[in-house]
Amino acid sequence: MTTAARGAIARIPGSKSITNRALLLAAAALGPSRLGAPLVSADTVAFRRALEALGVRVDEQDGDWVVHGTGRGPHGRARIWCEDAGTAARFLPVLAAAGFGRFEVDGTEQLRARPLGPLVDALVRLGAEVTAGPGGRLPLAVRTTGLQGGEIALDSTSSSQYLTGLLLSAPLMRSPLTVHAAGLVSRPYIDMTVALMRRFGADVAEGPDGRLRVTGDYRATDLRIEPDASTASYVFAAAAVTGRSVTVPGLGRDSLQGDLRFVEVLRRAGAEVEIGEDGTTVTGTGRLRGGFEVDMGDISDTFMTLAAVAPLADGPITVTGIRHARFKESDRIAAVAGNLRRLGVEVTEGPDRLTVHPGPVSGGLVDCHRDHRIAMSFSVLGLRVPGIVLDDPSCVDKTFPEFHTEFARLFA
Ligand SMILES: O=C(O)C1=C[C@@H](OP(=O)(O)O)[C@@H](O)[C@H](O)C1
Ligand SMILES: C=C(OP(=O)(O)O)C(=O)O
Repeated sequence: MTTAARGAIARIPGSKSITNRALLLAAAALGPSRLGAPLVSADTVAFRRALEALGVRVDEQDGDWVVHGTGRGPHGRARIWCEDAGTAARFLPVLAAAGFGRFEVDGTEQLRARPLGPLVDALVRLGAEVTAGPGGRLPLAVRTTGLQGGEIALDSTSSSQYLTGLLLSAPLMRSPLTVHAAGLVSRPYIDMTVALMRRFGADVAEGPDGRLRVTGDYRATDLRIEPDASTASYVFAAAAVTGRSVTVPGLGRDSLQGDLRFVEVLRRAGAEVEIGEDGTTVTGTGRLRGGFEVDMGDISDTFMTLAAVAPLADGPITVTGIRHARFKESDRIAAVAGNLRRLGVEVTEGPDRLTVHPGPVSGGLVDCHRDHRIAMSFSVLGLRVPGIVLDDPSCVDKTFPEFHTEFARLFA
């Protein structure tokens, strides 16, 4: 790698977002695709099992996953269990509806509470019969003879995942799909979707008005999966607040993941950052510079990483543009603010923002809300504040089952 590895080398597992996109793309292509170094965690195992329930064979070979794609949507009847995975609940109903038969889609109470209405509306307009649970959410019953394609508008203000779901399965529809996504949040995830669709042989053209038009078909493709940039945010922030140096190999300037831009926020807070061709290193000073406002709307999975350590800074830190973070595993603005206040920190909250004020932090119990990112973010604060205890440490299994072991190895 070109970035000089200084200090510790972190072992960060594969990207959840790339693993689950690649699983679907490989399933929709005809023939075997080998996915190298996939993430193995609750979200990706649920996604894989759901594809298997839809008739796609997935084999394991030396830690890689070989997906035997069918080149079409599923046929028959199946029940898909999405567990807690937003990506499964937003991507798989479209794949199912692009097939032929009857499919049920469900998940945990946590997932049932998350919005899905814009996707359900889109599937109905594309020709599927869909019965949804209360508020247009899970559970779904889908009855279908395939999806038409054509041109549709999509409310994308609460999540970008509906758009990704529609784009990924568009090559299986009868005619080319054009989507006009209104109020799109989390744009870097759409860039990731488009890049991966192109890797698998389809094309996506963006019109001057932002409309996305999908053409072409998928072909089986081998893909090596990058380490997860959102997961890497915890070790980068930990380096910043402990004055250590941490390198994540395999996450470099060509990364498909917008969340790598979190390191730019750490740079603003005073850390030294090197993004190389094939790795990124953050070197901290042990102090955080505050007194700034930052829009983290494009990288909202990482705002809690910053907010949890923000009381250690020398001035207030305001994060804006994160209204959609209220619709994730928890209402993340409320969850971060509530936990920080319980530890004695002053926090002001708006509908789409929060400000964390500097000051002493006491130990105490953190309510994880069964949200992996709350657990991992407050673990970073715990490196500097004794007595921080998580009420539910195992919720990290959603994306990083080995988190506590790896974190202890790096920072003990
Ligand atoms: O497409 C994806 O893989 C994701 C998109 C983002 O969700 P929203 O588009 O709902 O913000 C992100 O928070 C999530 O962890 C993964
Ligand atoms: C929001 C997240 O997950 P998802 O929407 O994929 O469930 C996340 O991992 O932070």
